[in-house]
Amino acid sequence: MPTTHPFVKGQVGPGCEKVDPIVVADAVSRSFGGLTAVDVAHLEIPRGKITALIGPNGAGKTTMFNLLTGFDKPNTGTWTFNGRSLANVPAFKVARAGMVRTFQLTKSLGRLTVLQNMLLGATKQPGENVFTALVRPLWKAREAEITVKADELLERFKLDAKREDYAASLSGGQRKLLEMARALMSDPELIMLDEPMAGVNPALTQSLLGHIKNLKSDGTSVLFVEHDMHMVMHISDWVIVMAEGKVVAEGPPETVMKDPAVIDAYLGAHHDTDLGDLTGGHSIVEDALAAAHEVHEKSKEDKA
Ligand SMILES: Nc1ncnc2c1ncn2[C@@H]1O[C@H](COP(=O)(O)OP(=O)(O)OP(=O)(O)O)[C@@H](O)[C@H]1O
Repeated sequence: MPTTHPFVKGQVGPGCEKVDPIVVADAVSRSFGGLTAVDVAHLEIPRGKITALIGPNGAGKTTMFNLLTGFDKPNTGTWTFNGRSLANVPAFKVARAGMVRTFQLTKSLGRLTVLQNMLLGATKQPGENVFTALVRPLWKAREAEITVKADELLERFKLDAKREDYAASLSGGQRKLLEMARALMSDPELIMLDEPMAGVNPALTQSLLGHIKNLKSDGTSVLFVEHDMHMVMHISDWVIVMAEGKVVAEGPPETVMKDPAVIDAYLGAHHDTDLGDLTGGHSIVEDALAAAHEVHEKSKEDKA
Protein backbone atom coordinates (compact mmCIF):
# COMPACT_ATOMS: atom_id res chain seq x y z
CA MET A 1 0.00 0.00 0.00
CA PRO A 2 1.43 3.44 -0.88
CA THR A 3 2.12 5.63 2.11
CA THR A 4 1.22 8.87 0.37
CA HIS A 5 -1.43 9.93 -2.15
CA PRO A 6 -2.25 13.23 -3.92
CA PHE A 7 -5.57 13.66 -1.97
CA VAL A 8 -3.89 13.06 1.36
CA LYS A 9 -1.83 15.20 3.69
CA GLY A 10 0.81 12.98 5.22
CA GLN A 11 0.30 9.24 5.30
CA VAL A 12 -2.61 7.22 3.92
CA GLY A 13 -4.49 5.32 6.62
CA PRO A 14 -7.79 5.15 8.51
CA GLY A 15 -8.92 8.70 9.36
CA CYS A 16 -6.15 10.36 7.34
CA GLU A 17 -6.27 14.11 6.64
CA LYS A 18 -7.20 15.17 3.10
CA VAL A 19 -5.69 18.02 1.11
CA ASP A 20 -9.14 19.54 0.49
CA PRO A 21 -11.84 17.86 2.60
CA ILE A 22 -15.50 18.76 2.14
CA VAL A 23 -16.52 16.98 5.35
CA VAL A 24 -14.44 16.63 8.51
CA ALA A 25 -15.89 14.55 11.36
CA ASP A 26 -14.52 14.05 14.87
CA ALA A 27 -15.38 11.59 17.63
CA VAL A 28 -18.79 10.70 16.18
CA SER A 29 -20.55 7.97 18.09
CA ARG A 30 -24.07 6.57 18.10
CA SER A 31 -25.35 3.72 20.26
CA PHE A 32 -28.64 1.88 20.19
CA GLY A 33 -29.14 0.41 23.64
CA GLY A 34 -25.93 -1.45 24.38
CA LEU A 35 -24.88 -1.60 20.73
CA THR A 36 -22.35 0.89 19.38
CA ALA A 37 -23.39 1.38 15.76
CA VAL A 38 -20.90 4.17 14.98
CA ASP A 39 -17.67 5.07 16.75
CA VAL A 40 -15.62 7.10 14.28
CA ALA A 41 -12.60 8.91 15.73
CA HIS A 42 -11.79 11.04 12.67
CA LEU A 43 -13.01 11.03 9.09
CA GLU A 44 -12.44 13.34 6.13
CA ILE A 45 -14.27 13.15 2.80
CA PRO A 46 -12.29 14.48 -0.18
CA ARG A 47 -13.89 17.30 -2.20
CA GLY A 48 -14.77 16.85 -5.87
CA LYS A 49 -14.12 13.10 -5.82
CA ILE A 50 -16.20 9.92 -5.81
CA THR A 51 -15.80 8.22 -2.45
CA ALA A 52 -17.21 4.78 -1.66
CA LEU A 53 -18.17 3.83 1.88
CA ILE A 54 -18.08 0.06 2.17
CA GLY A 55 -18.20 -2.51 4.93
CA PRO A 56 -20.01 -5.67 5.96
CA ASN A 57 -23.63 -5.74 7.14
CA GLY A 58 -24.18 -3.76 10.31
CA ALA A 59 -20.85 -1.88 9.98
CA GLY A 60 -22.60 1.45 10.64
CA LYS A 61 -22.56 2.92 7.12
CA THR A 62 -26.23 3.91 6.98
CA THR A 63 -26.12 5.22 10.54
CA MET A 64 -23.12 7.39 9.61
CA PHE A 65 -25.06 8.71 6.59
CA ASN A 66 -28.06 9.48 8.79
CA LEU A 67 -25.93 11.30 11.33
CA LEU A 68 -24.06 13.46 8.83
CA THR A 69 -27.28 14.47 7.06
CA GLY A 70 -29.23 15.30 10.22
CA PHE A 71 -31.66 12.36 10.06
CA ASP A 72 -30.30 10.94 13.31
CA LYS A 73 -28.57 12.45 16.34
CA PRO A 74 -25.20 11.27 17.64
CA ASN A 75 -24.35 10.56 21.26
CA THR A 76 -21.09 12.42 20.77
CA GLY A 77 -19.26 14.12 17.97
CA THR A 78 -18.89 17.14 15.75
CA TRP A 79 -18.48 17.58 12.04
CA THR A 80 -18.12 20.35 9.51
CA PHE A 81 -19.27 20.67 5.93
CA ASN A 82 -17.36 23.28 3.92
CA GLY A 83 -15.87 24.40 7.20
CA ARG A 84 -19.29 25.04 8.78
CA SER A 85 -20.40 23.01 11.79
CA LEU A 86 -23.45 20.89 10.95
CA ALA A 87 -23.62 18.69 14.05
CA ASN A 88 -27.17 18.65 15.44
CA VAL A 89 -28.50 20.69 12.52
CA PRO A 90 -31.84 19.34 11.22
CA ALA A 91 -31.96 17.52 7.88
CA PHE A 92 -33.70 20.25 5.88
CA LYS A 93 -31.05 22.78 6.88
CA VAL A 94 -28.28 20.31 6.05
CA ALA A 95 -29.85 19.93 2.58
CA ARG A 96 -29.96 23.71 2.17
CA ALA A 97 -26.32 23.92 3.15
CA GLY A 98 -25.57 21.64 0.17
CA MET A 99 -25.28 18.12 1.60
CA VAL A 100 -28.07 15.86 0.36
CA ARG A 101 -28.66 12.14 0.65
CA THR A 102 -30.83 9.92 -1.49
CA PHE A 103 -33.50 7.75 0.02
CA GLN A 104 -34.97 4.56 -1.19
CA LEU A 105 -38.32 5.39 -2.76
CA THR A 106 -40.87 4.68 -0.05
CA LYS A 107 -44.39 3.45 -0.65
CA SER A 108 -45.95 6.84 0.00
CA LEU A 109 -43.67 8.53 -2.52
CA GLY A 110 -44.62 5.79 -4.95
CA ARG A 111 -48.16 7.14 -4.88
CA LEU A 112 -46.96 10.52 -6.13
CA THR A 113 -46.11 11.15 -9.76
CA VAL A 114 -42.53 11.34 -10.93
CA LEU A 115 -42.83 15.12 -11.27
CA GLN A 116 -44.33 15.51 -7.78
CA ASN A 117 -41.42 13.53 -6.38
CA MET A 118 -39.03 15.90 -8.11
CA LEU A 119 -40.75 18.99 -6.73
CA LEU A 120 -40.42 17.56 -3.22
CA GLY A 121 -36.66 17.53 -3.70
CA ALA A 122 -36.45 21.31 -4.11
CA THR A 123 -35.23 23.31 -1.14
CA LYS A 124 -36.73 26.77 -0.57
CA GLN A 125 -40.24 25.58 -1.48
CA PRO A 126 -42.86 28.29 -2.14
CA GLY A 127 -44.63 27.61 1.17
CA GLU A 128 -41.54 27.69 3.37
CA ASN A 129 -41.36 31.44 3.74
CA VAL A 130 -44.53 32.99 5.15
CA PHE A 131 -44.18 36.18 3.14
CA THR A 132 -43.63 34.33 -0.15
CA ALA A 133 -46.44 31.91 0.65
CA LEU A 134 -48.88 34.76 1.13
CA VAL A 135 -47.99 36.61 -2.04
CA ARG A 136 -49.36 34.54 -4.91
CA PRO A 137 -47.20 35.98 -7.74
CA LEU A 138 -44.10 35.15 -5.73
CA TRP A 139 -44.93 31.52 -5.07
CA LYS A 140 -46.31 31.03 -8.55
CA ALA A 141 -43.01 32.26 -9.97
CA ARG A 142 -41.01 29.99 -7.67
CA GLU A 143 -43.22 27.01 -8.50
CA ALA A 144 -42.72 27.62 -12.23
CA GLU A 145 -38.97 27.90 -11.69
CA ILE A 146 -38.68 24.59 -9.83
CA THR A 147 -40.92 22.86 -12.39
CA VAL A 148 -38.60 23.99 -15.19
CA LYS A 149 -35.65 22.65 -13.23
CA ALA A 150 -37.44 19.35 -12.56
CA ASP A 151 -38.21 18.95 -16.27
CA GLU A 152 -34.59 19.63 -17.22
CA LEU A 153 -33.40 16.97 -14.79
CA LEU A 154 -36.05 14.47 -15.91
CA GLU A 155 -34.85 14.92 -19.47
CA ARG A 156 -31.22 14.49 -18.46
CA PHE A 157 -32.08 11.28 -16.59
CA LYS A 158 -34.33 10.09 -19.46
CA LEU A 159 -37.39 10.05 -17.23
CA ASP A 160 -39.30 12.80 -19.05
CA ALA A 161 -41.66 10.31 -20.70
CA LYS A 162 -42.58 9.11 -17.19
CA ARG A 163 -43.28 12.62 -15.83
CA GLU A 164 -46.94 12.02 -15.04
CA ASP A 165 -46.64 8.32 -14.10
CA TYR A 166 -46.83 7.18 -10.51
CA ALA A 167 -43.33 6.63 -9.16
CA ALA A 168 -44.45 3.15 -8.02
CA SER A 169 -44.76 2.11 -11.66
CA LEU A 170 -41.04 2.68 -12.36
CA SER A 171 -38.54 -0.17 -12.65
CA GLY A 172 -35.87 -0.58 -9.95
CA GLY A 173 -33.27 1.18 -12.09
CA GLN A 174 -35.61 4.04 -13.00
CA ARG A 175 -36.34 4.54 -9.29
CA LYS A 176 -32.63 4.89 -8.63
CA LEU A 177 -32.42 7.48 -11.39
CA LEU A 178 -35.38 9.32 -9.87
CA GLU A 179 -33.80 9.25 -6.39
CA MET A 180 -30.64 10.78 -7.84
CA ALA A 181 -32.51 13.34 -9.95
CA ARG A 182 -34.63 14.35 -6.95
CA ALA A 183 -31.54 14.89 -4.82
CA LEU A 184 -30.12 17.17 -7.54
CA MET A 185 -33.14 19.48 -7.30
CA SER A 186 -31.38 21.28 -4.45
CA ASP A 187 -28.03 21.69 -6.29
CA PRO A 188 -26.00 19.80 -3.69
CA GLU A 189 -22.26 20.22 -3.36
CA LEU A 190 -22.07 16.76 -1.80
CA ILE A 191 -24.51 14.05 -2.85
CA MET A 192 -24.71 10.93 -0.72
CA LEU A 193 -26.09 7.90 -2.54
CA ASP A 194 -27.45 4.94 -0.60
CA GLU A 195 -26.77 1.76 -2.57
CA PRO A 196 -27.26 3.31 -6.01
CA MET A 197 -26.90 -0.06 -7.75
CA ALA A 198 -29.31 -2.12 -5.61
CA GLY A 199 -32.05 -3.57 -7.77
CA VAL A 200 -30.71 -2.09 -11.00
CA ASN A 201 -30.75 -4.32 -14.08
CA PRO A 202 -27.71 -4.41 -16.39
CA ALA A 203 -29.46 -2.24 -19.00
CA LEU A 204 -29.47 0.76 -16.67
CA THR A 205 -26.18 0.08 -14.90
CA GLN A 206 -24.05 1.91 -17.44
CA SER A 207 -26.43 4.83 -17.47
CA LEU A 208 -26.33 5.13 -13.68
CA LEU A 209 -22.55 4.90 -13.61
CA GLY A 210 -22.41 7.57 -16.32
CA HIS A 211 -24.62 9.89 -14.29
CA ILE A 212 -22.45 9.47 -11.20
CA LYS A 213 -19.30 10.21 -13.20
CA ASN A 214 -21.01 13.27 -14.70
CA LEU A 215 -21.80 14.57 -11.22
CA LYS A 216 -18.10 14.55 -10.50
CA SER A 217 -17.28 16.27 -13.80
CA ASP A 218 -19.80 18.97 -12.83
CA GLY A 219 -17.83 19.54 -9.64
CA THR A 220 -20.14 17.69 -7.22
CA SER A 221 -18.55 15.55 -4.52
CA VAL A 222 -20.08 12.07 -4.29
CA LEU A 223 -20.17 9.70 -1.31
CA PHE A 224 -21.91 6.38 -1.83
CA VAL A 225 -22.63 3.27 0.18
CA GLU A 226 -22.46 0.18 -1.97
CA HIS A 227 -22.12 -3.58 -1.68
CA ASP A 228 -21.41 -4.04 -5.38
CA MET A 229 -17.62 -4.24 -5.43
CA HIS A 230 -17.38 -4.04 -9.20
CA MET A 231 -19.01 -0.67 -9.04
CA VAL A 232 -16.73 0.39 -6.20
CA MET A 233 -13.65 -0.63 -8.17
CA HIS A 234 -14.96 0.91 -11.36
CA ILE A 235 -15.89 4.43 -10.34
CA SER A 236 -14.44 5.37 -6.96
CA ASP A 237 -11.44 7.63 -6.52
CA TRP A 238 -11.29 6.76 -2.85
CA VAL A 239 -12.68 3.98 -0.63
CA ILE A 240 -13.44 4.16 3.08
CA VAL A 241 -14.04 0.89 4.89
CA MET A 242 -16.10 0.63 8.07
CA ALA A 243 -16.43 -2.40 10.33
CA GLU A 244 -18.15 -2.56 13.71
CA GLY A 245 -18.74 1.18 13.68
CA LYS A 246 -15.14 2.21 13.03
CA VAL A 247 -13.15 3.24 9.97
CA VAL A 248 -10.75 0.32 9.57
CA ALA A 249 -9.12 1.21 6.26
CA GLU A 250 -9.15 3.80 3.51
CA GLY A 251 -7.30 4.47 0.31
CA PRO A 252 -7.55 4.25 -3.46
CA PRO A 253 -9.71 1.26 -4.55
CA GLU A 254 -6.91 -0.84 -6.02
CA THR A 255 -4.94 -0.84 -2.78
CA VAL A 256 -7.82 -0.94 -0.29
CA MET A 257 -9.07 -4.21 -1.75
CA LYS A 258 -5.73 -5.81 -0.92
CA ASP A 259 -5.62 -4.41 2.62
CA PRO A 260 -5.60 -7.18 5.24
CA ALA A 261 -7.89 -5.09 7.51
CA VAL A 262 -10.49 -5.07 4.73
CA ILE A 263 -10.22 -8.76 4.11
CA ASP A 264 -10.51 -9.32 7.86
CA ALA A 265 -13.58 -7.12 8.09
CA TYR A 266 -15.35 -8.98 5.32
CA LEU A 267 -14.31 -12.48 6.10
CA GLY A 268 -14.95 -11.99 9.81
CA ALA A 269 -15.30 -15.39 11.41
CA HIS A 270 -13.92 -17.25 8.38
CA HIS A 271 -10.29 -16.59 9.21
CA ASP A 272 -9.35 -20.12 8.38
CA THR A 273 -10.39 -19.54 4.76
CA ASP A 274 -7.42 -19.80 2.41
CA LEU A 275 -6.89 -16.34 1.00
CA GLY A 276 -4.19 -17.50 -1.37
CA ASP A 277 -1.67 -15.09 -2.78
CA LEU A 278 -3.00 -11.62 -2.10
CA THR A 279 -0.15 -9.95 -3.87
CA GLY A 280 -1.22 -11.57 -7.14
CA GLY A 281 -4.36 -9.45 -7.43
CA HIS A 282 -7.62 -8.93 -5.65
CA SER A 283 -9.72 -11.70 -7.17
CA ILE A 284 -9.92 -13.69 -3.94
CA VAL A 285 -10.92 -10.59 -2.04
CA GLU A 286 -13.49 -9.80 -4.69
CA ASP A 287 -14.91 -13.29 -4.32
CA ALA A 288 -15.13 -12.77 -0.58
CA LEU A 289 -16.79 -9.43 -1.09
CA ALA A 290 -19.19 -10.90 -3.64
CA ALA A 291 -20.07 -13.61 -1.13
CA ALA A 292 -20.67 -10.94 1.52
CA HIS A 293 -22.90 -9.14 -0.98
CA GLU A 294 -24.93 -12.28 -1.60
CA VAL A 295 -25.44 -12.77 2.13
CA HIS A 296 -26.54 -9.14 2.37
CA GLU A 297 -29.05 -9.51 -0.48
CA LYS A 298 -30.35 -12.74 1.02
CA SER A 299 -30.83 -11.11 4.43
CA LYS A 300 -32.74 -8.28 2.73
CA GLU A 301 -34.98 -10.79 0.93
CA ASP A 302 -35.60 -12.58 4.20
CA LYS A 303 -36.56 -9.32 5.90
CA ALA A 304 -38.95 -8.35 3.04
N1 LIG B 1 -32.78 2.46 14.71
C1 LIG B 1 -32.02 1.47 15.16
N2 LIG B 1 -32.32 0.84 16.31
C2 LIG B 1 -31.54 -0.16 16.77
N3 LIG B 1 -30.42 -0.60 16.17
C3 LIG B 1 -30.07 -0.01 15.02
C4 LIG B 1 -30.85 1.06 14.44
N4 LIG B 1 -30.25 1.45 13.29
C5 LIG B 1 -29.17 0.66 13.14
N5 LIG B 1 -29.07 -0.20 14.17
C6 LIG B 1 -27.97 -1.18 14.36
O1 LIG B 1 -26.75 -0.50 14.22
C7 LIG B 1 -25.80 -1.29 13.52
C8 LIG B 1 -25.32 -0.55 12.29
O2 LIG B 1 -26.37 -0.51 11.34
P1 LIG B 1 -26.28 0.20 9.95
O3 LIG B 1 -27.61 0.04 9.28
O4 LIG B 1 -25.75 1.56 10.11
O5 LIG B 1 -25.20 -0.70 9.20
P2 LIG B 1 -24.82 -0.77 7.67
O6 LIG B 1 -23.35 -0.78 7.59
O7 LIG B 1 -25.53 0.30 6.92
O8 LIG B 1 -25.40 -2.19 7.26
P3 LIG B 1 -26.05 -2.72 5.88
O9 LIG B 1 -24.94 -2.81 4.91
O10 LIG B 1 -26.58 -4.08 6.27
O11 LIG B 1 -27.13 -1.76 5.48
C9 LIG B 1 -26.50 -2.62 13.21
O12 LIG B 1 -26.15 -3.54 14.20
C10 LIG B 1 -27.96 -2.25 13.28
O13 LIG B 1 -28.74 -3.39 13.66
